[in-house]
Amino acid sequence: MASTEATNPFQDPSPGEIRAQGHDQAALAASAPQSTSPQQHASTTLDVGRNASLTLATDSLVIQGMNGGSTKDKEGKTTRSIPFYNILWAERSDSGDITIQYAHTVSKTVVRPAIISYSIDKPDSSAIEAWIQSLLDRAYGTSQRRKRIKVLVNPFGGQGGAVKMYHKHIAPILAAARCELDMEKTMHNGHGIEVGQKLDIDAYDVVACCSGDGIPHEVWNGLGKREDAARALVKIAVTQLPCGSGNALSLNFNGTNSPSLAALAVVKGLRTPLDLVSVTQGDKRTLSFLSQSVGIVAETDLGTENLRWMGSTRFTYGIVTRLLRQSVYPADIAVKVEHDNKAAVREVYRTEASKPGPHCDERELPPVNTGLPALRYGTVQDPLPESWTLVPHDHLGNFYAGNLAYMSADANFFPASLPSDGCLDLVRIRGDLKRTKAINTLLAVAEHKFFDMDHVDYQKVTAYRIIPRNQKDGYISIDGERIPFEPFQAEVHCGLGTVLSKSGHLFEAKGV
Ligand SMILES: Nc1ncnc2c1ncn2[C@@H]1O[C@H](COP(=O)(O)OP(=O)(O)OP(=O)(O)O)[C@@H](O)[C@H]1O
Repeated sequence: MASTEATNPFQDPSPGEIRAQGHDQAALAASAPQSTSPQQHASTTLDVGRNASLTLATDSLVIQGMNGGSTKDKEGKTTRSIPFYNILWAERSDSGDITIQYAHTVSKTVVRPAIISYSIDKPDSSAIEAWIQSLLDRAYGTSQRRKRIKVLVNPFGGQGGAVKMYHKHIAPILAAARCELDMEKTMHNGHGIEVGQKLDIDAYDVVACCSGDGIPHEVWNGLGKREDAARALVKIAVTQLPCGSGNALSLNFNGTNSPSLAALAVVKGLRTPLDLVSVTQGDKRTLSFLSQSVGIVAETDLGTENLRWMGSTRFTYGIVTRLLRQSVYPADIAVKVEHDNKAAVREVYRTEASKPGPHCDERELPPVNTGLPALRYGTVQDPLPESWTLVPHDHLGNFYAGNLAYMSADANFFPASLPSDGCLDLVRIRGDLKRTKAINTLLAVAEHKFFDMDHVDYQKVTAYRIIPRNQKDGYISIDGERIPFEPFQAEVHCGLGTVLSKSGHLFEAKGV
């Protein structure tokens, strides 16, 4: 085996090496404890076995003297390193051995739990315990250890492989990190609502959905139906372990579509407030976490079920055919705008993005008897709020309000969005654009040029009402679910819900 000479085995691998292993060290740095705990005074190097040592370097655990290491130093000792982000657990066994479990990178998209174990020659209990605590401090930062997770698996999510994915790729990572798991399969449509409604919120920290975006939508709506809704929505973090056809929640917060990498992100995730949106239609109030769309996106998403056999090409095919047809979806729209131009929107994004991640979730737990917040602008059935004006949009092609950045893997539609700025990002585009311009607009999303296009209207808003006109029927999508083709109103509740994220305050998407 070819080996390179390591200059100093206790120095961290270069950033390139860490990236090659597919981990987000920036996230860990952001979550590292700021204060110096007593354990941090413990020695950073632990001698284990004969001629072997474990050292806590800046970003990783450096193991020297272990067979199979990737590099050799001048004395011929092998060394390797494991990023702290990948460390899942460490403890001493009854026999005195030290055991470290970590997520081993198998490929760019797969990590699997692995174990290293050493016997200690001269066990000095307190020093070893302190070293283990120090390793776990670095591995978890301010992220909660041993999260208590209600896992919901939708056996019919995506291509129907969620149960297998859970057992093969997800559960082993969560278990190795000593999370407490309570798994349940969803048995019918709406089961996630029931789980959210009945959940013992003191017994769990997280609901993790092995599904698409449909189950998280249901769980948030279930939590929202409770008498203690406000408390439940803050107390319980809702996360996604991507097993569906649409996995936006995981893409935005775990930064991945891969079930095992997402499991690792959940293990290390930081509690993060997320804005939720009340949508009223008729006398119904629904919570939305992802998006609301009317026009081309809604129709493409919901009106192409007959093309499911195409897989993800279905969306591209559906949208291109409609762009070529120059479809318009007339509507009257009233908007409560907070930032009406792109320069202001960009400024809001950059101000937040330049801040360090928060040390912890700073919200107070609402009292037990607090339900959902009152609606500041009433419902769609109330008279239009005084300061609002309904504006006819006769040539509307796309009305798209986003609460997260990625809508799907290649579609960072709302690059300026922030998890808890109290705003929805609202995009409006005419439907009668020249065909080449329309296609270029679509391509611009994947190329990250969409936001700056002149004909893309992009604002930050806190509420709106939309009334479709001159169409017998059509599609309205709330988080990818179809609702009746009737007027609706939406308003944002700042930081009402909770997720787990890598940074504590941003999406894992390129911003503006
Ligand atoms: N056992 C079940 N039988 C039928 N439907 C179910 C079952 N469990 C969950 N569902 C429903 O499946 C729907 C889709 O779920 P999910 O988001 O997990 O998958 P998806 O593949 O991304 O979905 P889709 O592409 O159909 O939106 C949800 O509306 C949910 O209520």
